[in-house]
Amino acid sequence: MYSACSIAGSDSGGGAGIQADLKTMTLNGVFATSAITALTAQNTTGVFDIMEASPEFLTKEIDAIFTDIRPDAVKIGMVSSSALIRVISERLQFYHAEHIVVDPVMVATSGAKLINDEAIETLKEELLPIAEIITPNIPEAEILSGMPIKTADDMMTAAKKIASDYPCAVLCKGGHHVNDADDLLVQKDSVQWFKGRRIDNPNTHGTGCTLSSAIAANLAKGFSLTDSVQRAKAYISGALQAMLDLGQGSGPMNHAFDLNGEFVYNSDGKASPEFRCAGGNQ
Ligand SMILES: Nc1ncnc2c1ncn2[C@@H]1O[C@H](COP(=O)(O)OP(=O)(O)O)[C@@H](O)[C@H]1O
Ligand SMILES: Cc1ncc(COP(=O)(O)O)c(N)n1
Repeated sequence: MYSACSIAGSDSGGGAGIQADLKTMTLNGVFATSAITALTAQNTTGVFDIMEASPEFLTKEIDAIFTDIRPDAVKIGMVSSSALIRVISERLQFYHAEHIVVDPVMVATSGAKLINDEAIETLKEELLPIAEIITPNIPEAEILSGMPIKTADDMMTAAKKIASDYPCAVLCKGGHHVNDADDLLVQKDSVQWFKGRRIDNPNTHGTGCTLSSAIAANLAKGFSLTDSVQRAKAYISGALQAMLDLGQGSGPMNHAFDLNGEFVYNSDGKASPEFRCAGGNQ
């Protein structure tokens, strides 16, 4: 069976971070492992505290995973300090990790800062050069490109700038646009919009984590980057459409929705109806 690893923070509220990643990877048909960079005391209304893993401990987590169940793809989410970013970069290069998806998590939906200012520079220096794709939302793309983004044309200019500054593809997510939720993928030789109707659901906690984990899961299964983004976009749209209403703030998505078992696979990589997820919309 294919496997993907999430290197990210834990969200005690279950909507974002490691918890979203493990659900997404599982429902996209790969085995999920995780190296936790920080514990957050968090729910749908906010982040109340953060306890970082030590660089030594994170090293041991990554070593434990790579020396036993080698991931076919890696997703990196919240990493709050430069020291932890350096550990991740060094270990992933040591193991020649493939298909690295970087979600440059900076600020939570609830407004809490999840990365130190100086670590943003380290992320640019250490993680973007080893990523196959990075998935900034609009505020993150503004920081990485150094320009404001107000229109679809701005999105295009900023994503192209990031893609020319770093050797990775860039998926600029349009969730923060007021109109449609269209995402833009810029690769070295191509530019492609992934159109998404804006779903009227205020519960968007964990959308970025979910999208990047679904991309990693599909890369792990051998899909091309473009197909992986396409499948991940379908997954996130399904999970948002299947509306959950939990908690008092911006709640989590519903991963237990049914897309006819399309993304649940057995160990041969074949669709496996007996493992179909039949959560529906409740
Ligand atoms: N209301 C919505 N309707 C449809 N898709 C959405 C909605 N909000 C976010 N998305 C999608 O969810 C994914 C994550 O986007 P975004 O919310 O911008 O990221 P982040 O969680 O990092 O802020 C993108 O594919 C985006 O288009
Ligand atoms: C541990 C962790 N990782 C990532 C996010 C970002 O997710 P969102 O932007 O949906 O709040 C989060 N809130 N918590």
